[in-house]
Amino acid sequence: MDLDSENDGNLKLQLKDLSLQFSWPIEKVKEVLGESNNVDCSKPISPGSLSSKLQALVEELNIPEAKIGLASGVEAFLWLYTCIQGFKPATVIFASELPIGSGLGSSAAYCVALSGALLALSSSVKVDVSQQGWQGFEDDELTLLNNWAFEGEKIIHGRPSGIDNTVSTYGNMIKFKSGNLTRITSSLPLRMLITNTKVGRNTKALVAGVSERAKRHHDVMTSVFSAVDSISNELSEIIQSPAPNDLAVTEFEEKVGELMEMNQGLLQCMGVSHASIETVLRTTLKYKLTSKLTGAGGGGCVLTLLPTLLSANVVDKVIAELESCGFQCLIAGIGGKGVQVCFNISS
Ligand SMILES: Nc1ncnc2c1ncn2[C@@H]1O[C@H](COP(=O)(O)OP(=O)(O)O)[C@@H](O)[C@H]1O
Ligand SMILES: C[C@@](O)(CCOP(=O)(O)O)CC(=O)O
Ligand SMILES: [Mg+2]
Repeated sequence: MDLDSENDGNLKLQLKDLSLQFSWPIEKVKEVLGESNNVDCSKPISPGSLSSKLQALVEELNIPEAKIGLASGVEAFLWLYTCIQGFKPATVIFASELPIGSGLGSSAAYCVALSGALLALSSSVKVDVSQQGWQGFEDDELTLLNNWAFEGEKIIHGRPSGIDNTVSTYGNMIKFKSGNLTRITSSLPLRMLITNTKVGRNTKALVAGVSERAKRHHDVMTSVFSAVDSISNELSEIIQSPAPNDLAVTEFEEKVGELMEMNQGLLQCMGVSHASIETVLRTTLKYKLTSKLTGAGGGGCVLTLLPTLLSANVVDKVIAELESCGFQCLIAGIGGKGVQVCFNISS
């Protein structure tokens, strides 16, 4: 992402991955959202009564119907930009390596990257603009950044839990319950195959569907959510237990796989699986591998645990079979860095 101030009185947003560019005269944005001028960037807030005004600014852009899912992301940008930077003309260029709308948290990465870059150019954080290379944020700055990113996610998702933006902000693994986060590290590296079914889905609609089902079947869904909670607690204990010796690695991975299998069953109960996800589950099971959907489900990506001792030959075979179904595969390690900022990237 790149910010500059050389321009003609406009606020411009360039979405490189989608080859789209939007532009608003900054005076017009100020006129419409004027009240938020007084917003203090050290106190993240939601648009509240300004929501409809934000929507109007985005509706005027006439985003093509096929890309209308982007509208809420553009609203999130306008909100974060005006609250953190005020009403200065600028050009903001956004690019990402994540597939969009596939359950890998691209919306959270978008909100975290925007909040990070916007805050880095504000007086609220102490990063050094003259320093070369990537730099991190202090703990209280990360809290602020994460809270702003959560505001962006709310505009995109409706009622997100906050887990995606929290993981994007802090990196590695997070145990997250009702907004309380515990950073955890695994005693063993975990390797996953990510299969993108390429079936489009909408996080907001899927999450709303789970809430509706919970209203219709309150007691059943309460039990389902409680079982998911127990799975998360057990997983967190297992992955933090002392590093197993070589013999126990298989046992460790079998436990993780079994928890993934049970979690997938419960997600199916919630109504967020999909025929394409079931195809991935059946295909990987032929190779005795366990998979579960990720993100909000409904299509998107599926995770498959790749045990340490699994031969490269089997990995190649399972990937070939999944790709023959039209899916796209990539191998990922679990855990990575959180948000960082760099002032000298050339785009
Ligand atoms: N590279 C990007 N460029 C523009 N908008 C993006 C990008 N990545 C994510 N977004 C925003 O996030 C939305 C997708 O979020 P969501 O439906 O939650 O799927 P996921 O988070 O699983 O990828 C997009 O519609 C868009 O608003
Ligand atoms: C399903 C959920 O846990 C994450 C949604 O992630 P994604 O947007 O599908 O990548 C919803 C949430 O926690 O808000
Ligand atoms: Mg998302």
